[in-house]
Amino acid sequence: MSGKLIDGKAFSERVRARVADAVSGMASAGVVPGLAVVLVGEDPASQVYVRSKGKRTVEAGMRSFEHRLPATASQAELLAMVEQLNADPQVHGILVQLPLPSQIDSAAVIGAIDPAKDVDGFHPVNAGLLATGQDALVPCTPLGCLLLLRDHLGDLSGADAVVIGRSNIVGKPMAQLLLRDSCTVTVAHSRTRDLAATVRRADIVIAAVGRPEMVTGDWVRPGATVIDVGINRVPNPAKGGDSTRLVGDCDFDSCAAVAGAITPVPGGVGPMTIACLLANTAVAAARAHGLDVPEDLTA
Ligand SMILES: Nc1nc2c(c(=O)[nH]1)N[C@@H](CN(C=O)c1ccc(C(=O)N[C@@H](CCC(=O)O)C(=O)O)cc1)CN2
Repeated sequence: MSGKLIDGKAFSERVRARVADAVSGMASAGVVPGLAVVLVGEDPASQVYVRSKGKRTVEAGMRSFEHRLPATASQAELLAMVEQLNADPQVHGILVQLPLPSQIDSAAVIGAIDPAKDVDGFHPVNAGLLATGQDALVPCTPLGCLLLLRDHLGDLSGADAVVIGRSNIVGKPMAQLLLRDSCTVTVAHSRTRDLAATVRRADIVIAAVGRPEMVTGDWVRPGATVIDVGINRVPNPAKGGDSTRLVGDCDFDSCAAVAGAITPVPGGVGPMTIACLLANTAVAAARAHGLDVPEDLTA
């Protein structure tokens, strides 16, 4: 590869160390941040992520509360659990692991979380605060991408950024964050005409479209910075049987040959998502108790 590898795993360790510092600083005020994670059902990937969140929360010196509901749980049961967590003073952050089973309306559940405890940053109040340039809890994956970009490029102002994907969880908040850092932002998606030509104009490419290896090297402007948000499990014929491997939304080898820098999958954006979740929990706890919000943990 000719492009530089952006090591999200190493950077996420530094972010988690900063969170742990901030958390130990809060102890003198008698504050221990607490994160509650709710898992509905038994999706294997979600179980792995929830376990990892609990482990990292405790490592950072915070309290971890894990709640599980069966895959058959009703929306009313989940809403009752959210209400209970909203009222719990030991809980500063609430995260309901997505995706939820089909009988549950995700938007209704997200909308029931107290915005001050919404460490996913998905509540419409936080989305609105972000869009209007006010202090918000910012979705963890786009926040992680922004921190990686700033660390790699420094000042982003004036850069042409293309975000591929318009989800509420990644694409839209990512575009808002890049705008806030004075980038010129294009949000592209599956219906964008000549997507390759649009991407080729970009200094910064954020691929968050959920299609394995869709972005190829001929789409990338030489020297561009490529952030691959995709986490797709695909068959691995090289190993045979039922074996699988993880790939991003970018075809790594061809993109890396052209890009100035690129995140790998795994080991790029994924680990930053959990590090930023811990950062948001520390920020939510500081705000709840009127403590100084650690500046290096916010966007
Ligand atoms: N409520 C939420 N649900 C989901 C979110 C979210 O931010 N909030 N994001 C994803 C899943 N996710 C966290 O929940 C997540 C995904 C991936 C990783 C990660 O570290 N991935 C590793 C690879 C792991 C593997 O081997 O499978 C990597 O990329 O290096 C962390 C968190 C959907 N749900």
